[in-house]
Amino acid sequence: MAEIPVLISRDEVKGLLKYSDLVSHLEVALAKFSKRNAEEVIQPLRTILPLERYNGFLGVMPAYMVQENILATKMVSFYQRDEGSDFPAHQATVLLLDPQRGNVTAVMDGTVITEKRTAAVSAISTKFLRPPHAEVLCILGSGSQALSHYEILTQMFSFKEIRLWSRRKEKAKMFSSKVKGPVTVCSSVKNAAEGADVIITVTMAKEPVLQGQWVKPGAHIVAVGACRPDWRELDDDLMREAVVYVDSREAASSESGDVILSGAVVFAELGEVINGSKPAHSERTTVFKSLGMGIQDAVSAKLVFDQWKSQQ
Ligand SMILES: NC(=O)C1=CN([C@@H]2O[C@H](COP(=O)(O)OP(=O)(O)OC[C@H]3O[C@@H](n4cnc5c(N)ncnc54)[C@H](O)[C@@H]3O)[C@@H](O)[C@H]2O)C=CC1
Ligand SMILES: O=C([O-])C1=[NH+]CCC1
Repeated sequence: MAEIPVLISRDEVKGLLKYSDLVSHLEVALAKFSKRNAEEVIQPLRTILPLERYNGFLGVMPAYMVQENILATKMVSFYQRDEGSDFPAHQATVLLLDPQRGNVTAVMDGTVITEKRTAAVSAISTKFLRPPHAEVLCILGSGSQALSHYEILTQMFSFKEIRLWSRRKEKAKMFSSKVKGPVTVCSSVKNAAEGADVIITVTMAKEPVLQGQWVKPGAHIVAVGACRPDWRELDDDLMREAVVYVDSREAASSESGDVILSGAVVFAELGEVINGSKPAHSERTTVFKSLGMGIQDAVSAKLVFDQWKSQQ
C-alpha cells in the first residue's frame, strides 16, 4: 500500500457531514447523473450479493465523478433482523480513492453517510414534488432512516404536524421521546397516512404497508425501503395512480419490487427534474422511489474528507 489511508470514525463522520452541504452537492450530482454523460459520471448498477443463511445482503457500490475527481466505493450490508435483535440492520464503509494513482486515501464509516445522504435525497424530492402548502408529514417506520428523515425534513420545512407509525407502538413512543419537536404517534398506517401531504416509508417491509386508498390526492410519497425486486412498501393502486419518479431508471427496473411488480411506468428521474428536462408534477399524487446510489456516497465521502482535512 503506497500510503496508509486515513481512518474516519462514525462519530467523526457524524460531526463532519452537514445536511446543508449534502443537499446542495447531491442536487448537482443527481442532475449530472441523469444526463448519462460518461465524461461526467460513471456509476454501474450496484452488485448485490445475497447472504441467504443470515437473511441479508452485501451491496458494493462504486462511483466516479469525473470532473470533481471523486472516486469511491461503498460496501453496505443489510439484513432483515428479528425485532429485538442486537445487530444493526445496516452497516457500511466507504473507501475514497485517488483516481490518478489508484490508492485508497480514506476509509470511513458509511453507516452515518447512508443515513444522512438518503434523507437528504428524500428532502430534495420533497422540495420539488410536495404539494403547495404541505402541512402534515407522516413517517412510517421508526428506525435509523426514520430519525435522519425526521431531522432533515424538520430542518428544511415547516410542517404543522408530524405523525409517526411503527409496527410496535413502544418503538414509536421511544422515537418521539428522542427527537426535539412534537410527534403524533398513530396506532395504524391508515390513521397516520390519511390527510398527510408528505409520506415517508422507511420500513423493512416485504409486503405493501401503504395503500393508495389512504393517500390524499396530491400527496408526495417518498418510498425509501423495499430495495429488492420482490419486496414492496406501496400497493399497486398507489403505484399505478401516482406519477412515479426514481433516483435511477436502471436501478428501479432491476431492484424495486414496487416498480417491477406493479407494472408502474417511471415518469422521470429526480435528476431530470433538477436539471429541468422533466417537470415536477407537484399538483398530482407523486411517488419518489429511492434505492440509493454510489454517487450519493461518493459526494458525501468527499465532503467528509475535505472537512476532516480542514481541521488537521
Ligand atoms: N433508498 C436508500 O437509499 C436506502 C434505503 N434503505 C432502506 O430503508 C429502510 C429502513 O432502513 P433503517 O431505518 O436503516 O432500518 P431499521 O432496521 O433501523 O428500521 C426499520 C423499520 O422498519 C420496521 N419494520 C421492519 N419490518 C417491517 C414490516 N414487515 N412492516 C412494517 N415495518 C417493518 C421496523 O420496525 C423499523 O421501524 C430499509 O428498507 C432499508 O433497506 C436504507 C438505506 C438507504
Ligand atoms: O443505498 C444504500 O446504501 C442502500 N439501499 C438499500 C439498502 C442500502
